[in-house]
Order: sequence, then structure tokens, then C-alpha cells
Amino acid sequence: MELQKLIQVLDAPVVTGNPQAEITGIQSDSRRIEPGFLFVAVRGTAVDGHTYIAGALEKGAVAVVCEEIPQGLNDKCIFVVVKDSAEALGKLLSAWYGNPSDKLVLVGVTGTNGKTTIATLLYQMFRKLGHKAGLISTVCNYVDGEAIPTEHTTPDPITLHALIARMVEAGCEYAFMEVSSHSIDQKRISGLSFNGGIFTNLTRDHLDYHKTVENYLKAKKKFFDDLPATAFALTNLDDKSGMVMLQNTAAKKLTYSLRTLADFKGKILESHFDGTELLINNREVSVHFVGRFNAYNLLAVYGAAITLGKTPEEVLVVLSTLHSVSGRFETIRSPKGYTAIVDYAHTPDALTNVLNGIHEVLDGNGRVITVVGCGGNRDKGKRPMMAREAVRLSDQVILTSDNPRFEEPDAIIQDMVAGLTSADMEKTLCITDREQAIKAAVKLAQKGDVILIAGKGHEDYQEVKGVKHHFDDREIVRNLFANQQA
Ligand SMILES: CC(=O)N[C@H]1[C@@H](OP(=O)(O)OP(=O)(O)OC[C@H]2O[C@@H](n3ccc(=O)[nH]c3=O)[C@H](O)[C@@H]2O)O[C@H](CO)[C@@H](O)[C@@H]1O[C@H](C)C(=O)N[C@@H](C)C(=O)N[C@H](CCC(=O)O)C(=O)O
Ligand SMILES: Nc1ncnc2c1ncn2[C@@H]1O[C@H](COP(=O)(O)OP(=O)(O)OP(=O)(O)O)[C@@H](O)[C@H]1O
Ligand SMILES: N[C@H](CCC[C@H](N)C(=O)O)C(=O)O
Ligand SMILES: [Mg+2]
Repeated sequence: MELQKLIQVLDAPVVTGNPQAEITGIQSDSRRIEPGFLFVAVRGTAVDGHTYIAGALEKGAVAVVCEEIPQGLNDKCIFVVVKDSAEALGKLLSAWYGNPSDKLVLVGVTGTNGKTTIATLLYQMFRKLGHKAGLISTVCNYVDGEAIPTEHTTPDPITLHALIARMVEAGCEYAFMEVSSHSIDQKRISGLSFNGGIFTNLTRDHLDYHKTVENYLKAKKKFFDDLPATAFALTNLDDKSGMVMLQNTAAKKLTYSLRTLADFKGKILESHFDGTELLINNREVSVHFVGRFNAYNLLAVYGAAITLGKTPEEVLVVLSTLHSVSGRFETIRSPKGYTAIVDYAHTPDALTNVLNGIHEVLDGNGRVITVVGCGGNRDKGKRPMMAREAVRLSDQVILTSDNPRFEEPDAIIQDMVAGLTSADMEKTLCITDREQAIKAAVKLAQKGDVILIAGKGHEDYQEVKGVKHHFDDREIVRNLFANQQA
């Protein structure tokens, strides 16, 4: 594609050299430049892409988009100077692929917890309703039926635009995606045109990155601020940040709630371990999901589907057939009559919600044994809070390792222990080896009890010092249960 044509999408770019050059690809990583490419120099969190411009030119880049031309390189190639390279990158990629996000209905889901669940259920629902659809999520990306493994909740812009282009090529009419706060802050979603945005909730997470809750909130809000008037913005009225998200949006404002009057109003009629009876806008539905937090997720799914033009009847029929998302409240029954639940709760709020969900069903019958750890190189402030919540809502707690990354597992456990009193410690064990911790929980459990294994959900690895070792909570539980007799 001709550079001249490509850069038409940018706001007031200043160009040096002749922009009639042909571009063979766009790349923001100098290591991946091929001859004829356009290099976009982005200021990152670790390094500044501007320092790699010379390297990109050596590898054959013919043009560079940047915020500042490095000294001495002025005449070495065509420079396109912009105010914000990260924003420019997304716009250029969208133009490169022929604006694929304009060719399907794109809905983004943001918030601290519930993104994967809502995006995945919407994807499953629209496929069940006979449409081709795509999914971009923490667990896995999908181009209709084709699974594409992922490392991120919201991929980098190059992967993201290529993925949406593939969805369009495959005939997808809808795409549902998780929009993480990191991706909003880093403008990974620039150049995408959204038809709708959904807000779940905002509680503590990622303060290692955003530093303050206020910055974290601002990042989430920016997603709604940037939605066009043609889109819808569906928010959780029961979350204290719910309405804040919609303050400055041009999109059509819609709400869901379990407490007050809203566009999509729900009520829990009855809950048990196999599911919940719900009332949604005065219609009864039986679902295979447990916990109040999942009632919120289902309300959001219902609200989005109705807003996208589906009828209440067809949406409720499909809703009643959907099952829990991989690693989210996944129940495994022991022949001995107790239940293990593997869940991705990795924030204090998620842990509280999952444990409350378990208590709603147990209703005082049976004990709760919780196995939980916290990830390394992530928000340290949540560690003592998670330990406290686990102890407050469990009969027995085993603190263990999650993904230690580059930290010492025992030091992370000590950060968790710091949140506990000596009375709390009486019902707490620390077993660093996660497999041994799960084994200990299984030994302690008796008929009617619940073992909650929290933090890793669908993850099939444990990340230690940059290496991912195979590790799957569910596999360990299933193997232990397979050797049991009733
Ligand atoms: C802290 C963080 O979010 N970092 C993300 C960020 O990288 P960065 O800003 O650190 O990039 P950088 O290393 O500083 O490099 C800056 C620029 O120089 C370029 N470069 C760099 C080196 C070189 O030799 N040549 C070169 O051109 C890079 O390609 C980049 O364009 O942008 C990259 C591309 O988009 C991401 O892959 C990377 O994710 C890192 C690996 C990460 O772990 N991120 C996590 C925290 C994350 O994003 N998580 C969220 C939410 C999780 C959840 O709650 O679900 C997610 O969306 O996954
Ligand atoms: N609506 C909700 N409110 C509070 N907690 C929830 C909600 N939905 C799910 N959870 C809890 O949070 C965990 C993660 O859920 P999910 O994967 O759907 O969230 P997410 O927002 O995608 O998380 P991530 O930021 O890691 O991508 C679940 O395992 C459950 O414990
Ligand atoms: N995707 C999130 C959740 C991580 C879950 C937990 N298992 C951990 O490793 O901290 C993150 O990267 O912060
Ligand atoms: Mg997710």
C-alpha cells in the first residue's frame, strides 16, 4: 500500500521525504521489521521505541512514524511525525486491513472481574443463534470455530487488527472482546470502531501498573468516553463506578441491576450447586451458573443481546443452555461426596464473591476449605486483603504459590500472612508447593464440604522465573479424585 494513502488516517502528520513509497507491512517491534516495512516507534513502559529507529532502518524499514526524529537520522528515510505514535499505530493498522472492525459488530467488555465470562457467553450465544462470531479473551481467541491461543487479555495492536481482519474474512458478523485497563491505557484498541461497550465492576487490581484506583478508573472510563454516538454503553448500576463510566459518553446509555429499576433488571429466586433460578425483566429462567456475581454477568449478556436486536424469548432459551467458562467456578465432584471448585478469582473482590456464592448454596451445611495464592510481579497491596477475605469466609485456608514469576514464592506468602491476625493463623496453613497444598485440602475434606482452589482457573502452567511449567489445578484434582473410592 502507498504510504501517502495510509497516512491519510492520521491527524496532521508532518512528513519529511516523498510519501509515495510503497509499504509492505507495518511493525512496532524493530526486531520484526522486514524490507519495505513502516516502523512505528512507540514509547513503551519498559523502553522507548524511538531508540530502535536506527535498528529498524538497518533491517530495511523505508519509513518511520514517530513523535520525534532522532538526531542524525533526518535524511535516512521518510519520517512521519505525529503527536501520539501508539494512537497512530492502531489507526494505520485498521487502514492497512481495510477497516475490518467497521465490517462486523464489535462489542468490548471492561471492568475488573467478569470480562472473560461475559465476552465468552456472548460469543457462545450468538453462535448458538446461528451467527458466525469471533472472541478475544484471556483464555483463548476464536475466529468462529477456530481456536487461536493467546498470552494476553487484550492482544497487542498488530495481533488485534490481524485477528479482526481474519474474523471478517471468515464471515464473522459479530466479535466480542475483553478490553483490559492496560490495553486502554496503552491505546492497544486505537483504530477499532466499537458498536457497544459493557462495564462490569471496578474493584482493586493492577495497582502495580496504574498506581492509584483513580488512574485505574480513568483508564476504564476512557473506553466509554471514546465510544461513538452510534454505539451502546451498558453499565452495572449496582457498582459504585457504574454511572461514572457513562458520565462523558456519547453512546446510548443502558443499565442493568439486581437492586433497583434498570433497563435490564434481575432477581435471584433460588440457588443450588447445579445452577440458579433467575427472574430477568419479569421472565423466569433457569441457568447453569452459581453465585450472585454470575447473575450480574448473565444480566449483562442478556442486555447486550437484546440491545443487538435479539428477542427476549430466543435469548432466554440460549441462556438456559450455557455453561460455566473454563476455570470460572468449575465444579469437580469427589466420589467421597464433597466438591472442588476451580476458580480464577485473583482479586480480593472476586474471592469474596466466589466464597459468598459458595455459602449461598451451602447454606450452613458443610465446611469451606480454600487454597489460594497471589501472583508475583503484580499488585502487592492485594495480597494481605486476599488472605483476609479467604480466612473470613472459609473454615480452613491453605496459602500457597500462584505464578511467582520473578519473586520468591515464600515472600509472596509472607505478604499474604501479613494481613492475618494470630486468631486467623489458627485456621491457616502455608504450603508453598501448590500440588501439595491441593493434596492437603483433599485430605482435610469430608462429605458435604467444598474445596475452593482460587487464582489460576484455566491456566495450565505455573510461571517461575520466566519459564512456564505445566500445571493445571483441575488436572491435579481430577487425578486425586480418580484414585478415590466412594
Ligand atoms: C506492562 C505492559 O503491559 N507491557 C505491555 C506493553 O509493552 P511495553 O510497553 O513494556 O513495551 P516495551 O518493551 O517498553 O517496548 C516499547 C516499544 O519498543 C519496541 N521495541 C522493543 C525492543 C526492541 O528491541 N525493539 C523495539 O522496537 C516494542 O515493540 C514496543 O513497541 O505492550 C506490549 C505490546 O502491546 C505488551 O505485550 C506488554 O505486555 C506485557 C508483556 C504484560 O505482561 N502485560 C500485562 C501486564 C497485561 O497487559 N495484562 C493485561 C490485563 C491482564 C488481565 O487482568 O486480564 C492484558 O491485557 O493482558
Ligand atoms: N461479575 C463479577 N463480579 C465479581 N467477580 C466476578 C464476576 N465475574 C466473575 N467473577 C470472579 O472473577 C474471576 C474472573 O472472572 P473473569 O475471568 O470472567 O474476569 P475477567 O474480568 O476476565 O478477569 P481478567 O482481568 O483476569 O481477565 C472469576 O473466576 C470469579 O471468581
Ligand atoms: N491476567 C491477570 C491475572 C493473573 C492471575 C494470576 N494467576 C496471576 O498470575 O497473578 C494478570 O496478569 O494480572
Ligand atoms: Mg479476562
